[in-house]
Amino acid sequence: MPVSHSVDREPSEATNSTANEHQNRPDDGDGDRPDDGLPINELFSSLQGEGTLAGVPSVFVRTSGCNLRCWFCDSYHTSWEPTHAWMSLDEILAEIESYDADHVVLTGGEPMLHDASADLLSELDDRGYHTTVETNGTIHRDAPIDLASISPKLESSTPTPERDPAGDGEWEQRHENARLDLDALTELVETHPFQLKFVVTDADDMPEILDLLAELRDAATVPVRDENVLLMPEGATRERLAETRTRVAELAMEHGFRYTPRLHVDLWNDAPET
Ligand SMILES: C[S@@+](CC[C@H](N)C(=O)[O-])C[C@H]1O[C@@H](n2cnc3c(N)ncnc32)[C@H](O)[C@@H]1O
Ligand SMILES: Nc1nc2[nH]cc(C(=O)O)c2c(=O)[nH]1
Ligand code: SF4
Ligand SMILES: [Mg+2]
Repeated sequence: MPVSHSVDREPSEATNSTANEHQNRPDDGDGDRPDDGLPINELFSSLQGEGTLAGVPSVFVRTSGCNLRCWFCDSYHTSWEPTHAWMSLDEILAEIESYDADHVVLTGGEPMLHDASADLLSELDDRGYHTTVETNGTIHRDAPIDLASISPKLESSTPTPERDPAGDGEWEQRHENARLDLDALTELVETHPFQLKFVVTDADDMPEILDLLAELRDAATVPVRDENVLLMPEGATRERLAETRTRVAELAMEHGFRYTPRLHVDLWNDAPET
């Protein structure tokens, strides 16, 4: 099993809470937080499960909070119902350094929402870590990133009333308005080594992917090659992946894109901290 250092949670969300005022600052507005640090949902060591670095031992730092609300989000407690545990940069770095890994994956939620993500990435860069940032591609920040793992969100991610896991479609319009930002996406691919990782369910997703790639190729001053494009099956559980993966693998072959498995789901299903 992956090993983990538990992150203290709000008492109402705690499974194993050790009250610690410093780590449990609520997200209650500006000015009530330490200057440096991040809302952290979990911090653990596992194998990178997705993308071109699949299988590489990595430490995962999962920030809380997202500007989108994908109906299928496999990290519900960073988006639909965000946890508020807080860690200073020193605490995060100390936990990362306690593991024997040289790859760090910063994810969320949407990690690029937070100013301090750029500070953390600089500190990791200074220490020689390889950094991957898992991002929805709507926010660009000036930060040292070894692999921008960008997962632009398709129309099929939108939480319509029928698909809303938490309500009756209250987020539908906000999600739809925010899910694609061509300027941010262009800047991300121009400033970092990158992969584009699309969550796919079936062939209906393909026209939107092809249109977006055409727009991005027009806008960007760097090549966006088919080998930079990965199709990932939608599925937060083994059962769901069994329904989607073969169809998605065949779509990747048909279009000359790469396929990425979700190794961690195969190995540990939907267990937290994996
Ligand atoms: C939880 S997100 C966090 C990073 C960022 N917010 C994003 O969406 O890229 C991490 C990765 O999981 C993917 N993901 C989330 N839910 C999924 C699901 N049900 N099936 C397949 N991939 C999923 C996202 O597309 C993204 O590539
Ligand atoms: N093992 C493992 N690999 C991953 N790659 C990207 C992940 C993410 O949630 O961003 C993830 C994750 O949650 N677990
Ligand atoms: S953008 Fe990422 S973290 Fe946010 S809701 Fe979608 S999958 Fe979840
Ligand atoms: Mg994940």
